[in-house]
Amino acid sequence: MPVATPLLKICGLREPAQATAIAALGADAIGVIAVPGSPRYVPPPQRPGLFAAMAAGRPSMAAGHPACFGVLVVADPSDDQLEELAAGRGHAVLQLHGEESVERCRELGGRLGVRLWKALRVRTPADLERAAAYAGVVEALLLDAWCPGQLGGTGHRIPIEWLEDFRPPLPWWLAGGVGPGTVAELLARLQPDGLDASSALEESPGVKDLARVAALVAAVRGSTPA
Ligand SMILES: O=C(O)c1ccccc1NCC(=O)[C@H](O)[C@H](O)COP(=O)(O)O
Repeated sequence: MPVATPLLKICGLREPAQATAIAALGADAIGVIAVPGSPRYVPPPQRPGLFAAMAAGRPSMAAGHPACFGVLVVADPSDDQLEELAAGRGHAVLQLHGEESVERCRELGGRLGVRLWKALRVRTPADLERAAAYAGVVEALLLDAWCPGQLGGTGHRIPIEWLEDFRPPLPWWLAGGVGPGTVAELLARLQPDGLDASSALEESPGVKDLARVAALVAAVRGSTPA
């Protein structure tokens, strides 16, 4: 059976011009970090502009691709933050990157009206056993490498052999050290529904090297960069 091409999310953007360019290059999604303390943090007033710039880069079905969509990344949001995370602010998906339980995800889904992804930071193979409980509660899982003292954007990879038999009952995205240099091996051995890349594409935190983004898009699509 032919293996489907995974979707591609480029995460940690801070500049509207980069959001436009990266959507135009063919990314399926962009991620904006709403976690204070991250060097890629974007404050609430700037987020809608980033998502609008993304939409300008690839309007619906341009070049035969569906529109690029926006993902807002949060970690353990408190109830008084929920207004700025709800639908209508330009993001289609809220990525929960903290310690959100299945119950908290269910509650947030009911209150926010946005699509939810749950990130699981994988420290040992046993962490993968937590995945199935989120089926029917969130739209997808995003697996990221565990790293002490940092929630994401670390460049650390989950050992590939831990994932070779991973078949969760919901779509899953692979994050952690994804870049043009690693993607061929990943896709030869794993079949994620999506790939997420950030620091391997950066000149500095939040600033992507567009040539590296283009090389990754081409590697994922199995072609050469335009
Ligand atoms: O990227 C961050 O700075 C970040 C900070 C706090 C929580 C999550 C964060 N990133 C989430 C992502 O989805 C990243 O793309 C993911 O961790 C992969 O990063 P990398 O290993 O650098 O490709």
